[in-house]
Amino acid sequence: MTTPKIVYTLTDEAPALATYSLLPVVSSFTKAAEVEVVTSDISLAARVLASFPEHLSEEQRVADTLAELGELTKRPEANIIKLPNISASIPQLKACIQELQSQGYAIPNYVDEPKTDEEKDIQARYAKVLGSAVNPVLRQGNSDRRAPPAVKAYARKFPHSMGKWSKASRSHADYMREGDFFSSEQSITMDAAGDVRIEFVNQAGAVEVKKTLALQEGEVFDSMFMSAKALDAFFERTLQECKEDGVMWSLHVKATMMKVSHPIVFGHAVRTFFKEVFDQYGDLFNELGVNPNNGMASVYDKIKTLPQSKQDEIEEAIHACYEHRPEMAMVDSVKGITNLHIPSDVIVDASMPAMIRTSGQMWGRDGKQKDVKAVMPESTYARIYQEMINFCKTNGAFDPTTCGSVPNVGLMAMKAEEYGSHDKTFEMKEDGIMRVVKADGTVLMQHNVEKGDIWRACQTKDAAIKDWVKLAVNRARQSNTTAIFWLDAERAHDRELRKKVEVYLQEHDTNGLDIRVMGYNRAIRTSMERMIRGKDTISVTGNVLRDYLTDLFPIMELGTSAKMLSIVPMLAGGGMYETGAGGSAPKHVQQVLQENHLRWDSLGEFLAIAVSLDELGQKNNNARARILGQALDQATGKLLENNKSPSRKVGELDNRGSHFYLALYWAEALAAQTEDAALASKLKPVAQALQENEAKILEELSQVQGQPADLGGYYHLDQAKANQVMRPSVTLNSILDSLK
Ligand SMILES: NC(=O)C1=CN([C@@H]2O[C@H](COP(=O)(O)OP(=O)(O)OC[C@H]3O[C@@H](n4cnc5c(N)ncnc54)[C@H](OP(=O)(O)O)[C@@H]3O)[C@@H](O)[C@H]2O)C=CC1
Ligand SMILES: O=C(O)CCC(=O)C(=O)O
Ligand SMILES: [Mg+2]
Repeated sequence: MTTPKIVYTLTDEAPALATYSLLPVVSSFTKAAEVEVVTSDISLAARVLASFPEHLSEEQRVADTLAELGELTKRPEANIIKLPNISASIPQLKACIQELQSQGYAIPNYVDEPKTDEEKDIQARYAKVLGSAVNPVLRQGNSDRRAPPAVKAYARKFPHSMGKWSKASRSHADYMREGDFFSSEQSITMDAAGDVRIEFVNQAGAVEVKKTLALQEGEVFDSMFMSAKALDAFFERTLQECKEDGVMWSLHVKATMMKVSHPIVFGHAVRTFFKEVFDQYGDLFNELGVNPNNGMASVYDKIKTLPQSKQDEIEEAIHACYEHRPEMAMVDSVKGITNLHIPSDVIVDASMPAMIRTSGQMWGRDGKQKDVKAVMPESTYARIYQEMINFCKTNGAFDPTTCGSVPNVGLMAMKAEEYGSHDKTFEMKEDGIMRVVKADGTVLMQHNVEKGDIWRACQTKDAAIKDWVKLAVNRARQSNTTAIFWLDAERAHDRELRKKVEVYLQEHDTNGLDIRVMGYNRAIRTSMERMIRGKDTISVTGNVLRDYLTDLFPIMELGTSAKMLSIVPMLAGGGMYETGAGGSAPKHVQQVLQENHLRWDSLGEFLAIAVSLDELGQKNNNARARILGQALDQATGKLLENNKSPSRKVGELDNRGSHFYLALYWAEALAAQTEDAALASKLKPVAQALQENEAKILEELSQVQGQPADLGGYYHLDQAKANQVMRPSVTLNSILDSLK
């Protein structure tokens, strides 16, 4: 048998930077307890490099670590700590490729419109790296995300700021009333395993098989489409209304995770907002290869090859659009980056809670906060945000010092629901019928579609649903908390799930538990009403709501979803411990580059490592691993109590300083425990050295702040430079080295 290991992932942006500082601490402590921690680089850059071995020299080649990790998830010994990673949009992927090329990696350019077989091969390889490409591979289980009691206590003691809500606020969510996925959704449950074909029948009756799938018994299969005409009309209506009412316009989609359908939706918004520009220059843009799905950045990028006078003319036409359109929310008002610049800048799960936390406002062109229409075409989920907005208008902002918690149990395993639909999503090239047909020719579902419509199918496996119900019952029991299944009787898919939930709940002892099933609006209202009375309510939801709610509620309760404990108990018996429930915080990297201050809070990592150690200890009868995990939890508690989390401002304690305190408190807790005397005596001198050198270490850490930092790259950092930046205290480094 191989030695049990913890796999620690290396990712991108702020969490990757934080790892340069945190991992040496973790490795020193785990080494002292003979627990092995290995790393696995699944960063965007590493995944790009792994896709083109034949373009690289022997030394430059990297293994396909994501595929290896994916294999590991299918084994019971899997113990993976997964940090957030970039889910790249095409503009980000292109930037990463360019950076790697500039560093001497001869990888091919991204091909927008592949023609030759070679180009098609290149595009297919990049398509595997694009968007949310890591999480679906690794998440071989359902999701359990919650705020541990120590974190909740911290939020009560040191509440984050919450923008006040005015009853007169004009902010609201707006969504399609017809023609969207919600209105057309159809769903079936397979009574026996069998093949189905997804077919397109054109108006002449010719049948094209788009895809064949082998479905399992009990699998839920959905199909739905969004009408392109209805989408354009919807965008136009929202723009007109904003113009008339003087409310700012903003768009919130998830182009990263819904990597096929949402960039298309985003493209429609770009084309509608800048209608005159696309009407006038459409042919030229086609020639240049402008793709509105990549945002206005694509226009600015592609017109660079034109003579200056033509560029000026186009830019003037763009400006003319701004004149007659409503004000648009800005991503960066100083640099003039709008909501429609790049599809990955505004991601709905993070952007909507940020808006609600900020009095329901976003930033305008003048850098001032303003009321806003939050446009979210898919009505299925947009309505929950409208409920919360209404709730805040009536009851005021949530109060972190008194409010209860809404943890989540999410149906995520086996690429459940919409987040697994990318290979079954099609943009229609002509009018006709999309249908799902059984091998024997029976038509299971069908839709009349028009050119440009977006049609998609989703799969949800019975095994995943069964495990999700079990997890919900277990969580309700363990935490003695009311649980609500968010299943909407109006939705075809949810009606299928409701039937299964009723059956599977019978398989568990639910005696004494409060488990309810509700539609989304009632579920969120009930949860919020309980929340303001200090009561906790587990939300048991599908995959998209899992994603949305695990940013939405934590951001109200804790100020950020980075403080969540995020566990994926895998179907095969292993465990993945995600760190936080949010992303990779690109803004934080900008701050490091400008003033060498990293405000990334690694609390999610601390929580994940403790659970991972505990799990490793339990499974392998390794008492030391458990002691390490328990001591780490104590250290984290003390860190919160003493408020040693990173501050947002340069010159104050940052991520590196916070890691110093973690090391100090962890060493103290290990030195003080009595279960393992040898471990205690090993850590005693370390605790002492860290205590004695506190001032010196803090000084060494703060000295470097205030100047720009050089990391040698953005996507692919220079190891030596990043180490230099993230480990500036020689005193701390040498104390940690003494443990090895
Ligand atoms: N699990 C995963 O792999 C996930 C990956 N992503 C990916 O991350 C990238 C960025 O996504 P985005 O939607 O901007 O969301 P982020 O969560 O990265 O950023 C939103 C904001 O959250 C705050 N934040 C997040 N994490 C922390 C932390 N540890 N400490 C302090 N503050 C934190 C920051 O707010 P402030 O500036 O106010 O301090 C940040 O600007 C995308 O590529 C996205 O696809 C997104 C979600 C999950
Ligand atoms: O995979 C991604 O792109 C983001 C994942 C995410 O937002 C989440 O699971 O909360
Ligand atoms: Mg999310």
